[in-house]
Amino acid sequence: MLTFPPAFLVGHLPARPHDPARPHVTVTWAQSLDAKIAGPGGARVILSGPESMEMTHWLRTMHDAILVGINTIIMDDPRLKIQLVPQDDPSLLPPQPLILDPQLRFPLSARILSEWNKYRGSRELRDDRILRDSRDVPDARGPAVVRQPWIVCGDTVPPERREEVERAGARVVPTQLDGSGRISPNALPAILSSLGLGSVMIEGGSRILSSFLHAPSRADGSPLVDSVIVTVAPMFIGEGVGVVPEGEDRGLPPLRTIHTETMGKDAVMLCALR
Ligand SMILES: NC(=O)C1=CN([C@@H]2O[C@H](COP(=O)(O)OP(=O)(O)OC[C@H]3O[C@@H](n4cnc5c(N)ncnc54)[C@H](OP(=O)(O)O)[C@@H]3O)[C@@H](O)[C@H]2O)C=CC1
Ligand SMILES: Nc1nc(O)c(N)c(N[C@@H]2O[C@H](COP(=O)(O)O)[C@@H](O)[C@H]2O)n1
Repeated sequence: MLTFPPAFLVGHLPARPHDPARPHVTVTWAQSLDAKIAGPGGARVILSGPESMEMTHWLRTMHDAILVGINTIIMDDPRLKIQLVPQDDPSLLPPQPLILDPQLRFPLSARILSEWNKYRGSRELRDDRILRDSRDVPDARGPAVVRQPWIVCGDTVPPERREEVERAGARVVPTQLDGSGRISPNALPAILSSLGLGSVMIEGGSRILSSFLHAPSRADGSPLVDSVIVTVAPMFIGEGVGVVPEGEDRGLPPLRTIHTETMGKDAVMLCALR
């Protein structure tokens, strides 16, 4: 177990607090040697060993928000928590989960929502008894042990469906969709700024990685994606889900390697867009 954030992350990612006026965008994933991120039919595969998985949890604490596409919620049912970093350090906060879900297909049975509701319920109990976890102090995003899932959807989603999801405990953030019915990657910085979030770690899946990696530069000419962090596991998956969907591997941006770290069996590469 690492007892400090990996030095290469501390040295190469901007120190917090990040500036919500220009949110830092990190794109990250774990892949096999044959560039797959999941198995046949999208089945989840444990690619990262214990050391690089712990690094991923450190990375989560180093960002204000963590973002996944709706298919990842449906297929993986992730928790997106930080249970692998020391739990007694009040400065290590979990990121705000953000889900890109144009049609608001979010399943109300999602683990990320039931964990939030369970935590919210227990917190109300603890408030009554004036007993708190050392990290259970609200910041602008809410209490800091488990955070409410925030779902970014199209502003065309019927109000009844939005209300249903909010009644179930999530926060719904309606926004304008692009011509393909998606949330435009280039709209994300403004969405983050409006939510007071200064940085985001984008974890996948394949369609989300592809659209952010292919995205045009920001209005100021700088790349939309500031950092790319890839865990490469020494295994082959064969049939499965690629880092980007089939046919979308043209026009990916050139990358500049900043650092490669060996973590247990895995190689972790930190890159920037040239
Ligand atoms: N190894 C790893 O590091 C990781 C692996 N995964 C794997 O990835 C797989 C899921 O990937 P995938 O099926 O591609 O789904 P995604 O998780 O990438 O979700 C894609 C969906 O997100 C919505 N969306 C909103 N905005 C955009 C946008 N700008 N670009 C693209 N999509 C957008 C769309 O929903 P709609 O269709 O409703 O419009 C789209 O279909 C799973 O098998 C999971 O295991 C996931 C994360 C990390
Ligand atoms: N870093 C990393 N290594 C792997 O081997 C993985 N399969 C993933 N997947 C991502 O992590 C999410 C699961 O997170 P929780 O453990 O539930 O917190 C999964 O949905 C993918 O986004 N990542």
